[in-house]
Amino acid sequence: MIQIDNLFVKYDNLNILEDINLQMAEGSVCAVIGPSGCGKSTLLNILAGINHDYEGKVFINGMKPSPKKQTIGFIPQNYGLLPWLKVKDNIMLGLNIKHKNNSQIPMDLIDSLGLNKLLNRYPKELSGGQQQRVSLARAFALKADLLLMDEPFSALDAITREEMQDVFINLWQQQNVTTVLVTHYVEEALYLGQKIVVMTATPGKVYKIIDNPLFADKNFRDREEFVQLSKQLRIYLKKAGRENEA
Ligand SMILES: Nc1ncnc2c1ncn2[C@@H]1O[C@H](COP(=O)(O)OP(=O)(O)OP(=O)(O)O)[C@@H](O)[C@H]1O
Repeated sequence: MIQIDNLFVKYDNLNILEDINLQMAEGSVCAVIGPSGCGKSTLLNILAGINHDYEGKVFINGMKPSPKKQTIGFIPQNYGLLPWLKVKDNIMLGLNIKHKNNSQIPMDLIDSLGLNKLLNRYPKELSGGQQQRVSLARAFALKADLLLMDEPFSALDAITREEMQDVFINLWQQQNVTTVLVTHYVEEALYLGQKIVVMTATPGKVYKIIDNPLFADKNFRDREEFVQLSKQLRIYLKKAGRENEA
């Protein structure tokens, strides 16, 4: 469970995040959507235990975020693969750190992601979708307490992005890892967010929280609620973007 109470973050004496209050149940997925610069990545960095410079309470399963005490998977926008490591070593990176080089290569996961034939390649020899699969393999191999994803699919073309969203949902359904996903796409939030958090422009505050009935439904675009919820979310985003205008 993630519990955030009265979180404030400042950079150079300016409020970046203001009074964020959020609860996330264990094994849920929360999509965070909001204007550029509203502090979404800052929020992920706090949850990752990288940024400790904040006021308020942030707890992951009752403990302050710390990569030493919790297993936290992070998938950044550019996939975060190390260019000098082969695919298999990139996949093993987090596991080797967690288990001190004492881990088996997760062949089931590699099979399910179709990576078997790519294990000896370097990242630059892969397409964007393949790199994203490696990045997902690395994160899910960890069986993390918390998975953080910062616009993970935004660099992919529309069709590959949709494929990768399905891949993510399949993996999540197997592991139920608690996930916070930052996205700019309304459709992605409606497919991948069990809860959708809409943030205001800087300083970022929580504008609305939506419990999303379309979550993880592969036919979500065909459902009656889809058009209505897309419209509603776009209206919220426009209003939230204007919230802190002078
Ligand atoms: N280390 C830092 N020092 C000073 N200001 C910072 C620092 N990191 C981020 N900021 C500022 O904090 C604000 C929030 O940045 P952040 O990257 O969290 O926003 P974001 O919502 O993720 O943006 P985007 O959607 O464009 O990725 C921005 O105005 C940014 O310029």
